Amino acid sequence: MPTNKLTSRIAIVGVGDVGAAAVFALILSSVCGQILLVDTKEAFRDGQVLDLSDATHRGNSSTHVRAGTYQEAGQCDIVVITAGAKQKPGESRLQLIGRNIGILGSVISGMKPFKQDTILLLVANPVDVLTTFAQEISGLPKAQVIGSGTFLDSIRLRGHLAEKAEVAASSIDAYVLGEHGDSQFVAWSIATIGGVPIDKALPAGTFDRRELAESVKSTAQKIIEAKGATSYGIGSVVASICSSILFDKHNVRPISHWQQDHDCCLSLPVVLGRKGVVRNLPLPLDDEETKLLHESAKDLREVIDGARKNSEY
Ligand SMILES: NC(=O)C1=CN([C@@H]2O[C@H](COP(=O)(O)OP(=O)(O)OC[C@H]3O[C@@H](n4cnc5c(N)ncnc54)[C@H](O)[C@@H]3O)[C@@H](O)[C@H]2O)C=CC1
Ligand SMILES: CC(=O)C(=O)O
Repeated sequence: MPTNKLTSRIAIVGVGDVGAAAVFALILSSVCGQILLVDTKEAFRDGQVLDLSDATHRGNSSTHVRAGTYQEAGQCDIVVITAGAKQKPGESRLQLIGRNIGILGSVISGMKPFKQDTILLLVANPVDVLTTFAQEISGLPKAQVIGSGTFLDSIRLRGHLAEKAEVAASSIDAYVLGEHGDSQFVAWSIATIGGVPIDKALPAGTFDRRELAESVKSTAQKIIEAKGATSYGIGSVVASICSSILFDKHNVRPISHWQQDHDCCLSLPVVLGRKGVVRNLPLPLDDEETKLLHESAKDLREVIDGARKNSEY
């Protein structure tokens, strides 16, 4: 395992609620040597630098936080893009595309040319659509441009199942796949608890699958209605993805990546390492899940096609 935590650099572009939570999680996990904060609101960004730097002085953190420019960000090992508008209560992630496609374009243009092996990690929503456009605009190899996708939804799902089964979430393998949004679905046919198929580990009648999937899907809206933004869950997801990349861990993660068969980016599990997507995993989905995956991709392609007509991309 490469020991690169002292030398590697991560840029966070957009240091609002999500960006700051990601930086905090990265500091506590000691993933990299330096974190560069980039934001158009310079005074706000400098305040975040001071505040988050305080967290590095606790214990023996080896992470240094500082302000950075777009050009410097493009030379980092990982660039996390959280810049963009967030949902208002009742708004879908896909409805953000008109506001966030322009921001994505200006952010990527400002960072070009990228360091050759930079990994771009999209977090701003709609994350699958923006990941698809970021692959085109950046010119980087598709394996190096990924989105956080349904990793967060899968963690939410595992949390619910852990409570039902009274088993640690880390012993549960269960994925939410497709769009990080309204057309997502749970791949129940491949879910296991401690390697035991979920049908056997949590017998029928223990819980209502449809209800649980709906509860996972509506978590973000519940949080947004209550406090205006979600941040800590996605912050920990960003730290985990960055750690998999920089330490070349080859973990299997459900993240948004290019799907040739679907002509867009969406989430299926991949092996994640220093080159980004190391490889895909063939997934034995059942017929209903395969249909849901196709429908999810269709919804995403419609938004991508609409955005192409209404923007310069
Ligand atoms: N993928 C996921 O699972 C999640 C995605 N999100 C998404 O993350 C995005 C950010 O959410 P929040 O942090 O809550 O919003 P926020 O409004 O708190 O922060 C956004 C920041 O981006 C900055 N920004 C805007 N344009 C910029 C540009 N051109 N260059 C640099 N910085 C720029 C703003 O100044 C602001 O500080 C939203 O699109 C939200 O929907 C949020 C939670 C989870
Ligand atoms: C906001 C969002 O995408 C989430 O928390 O899932």
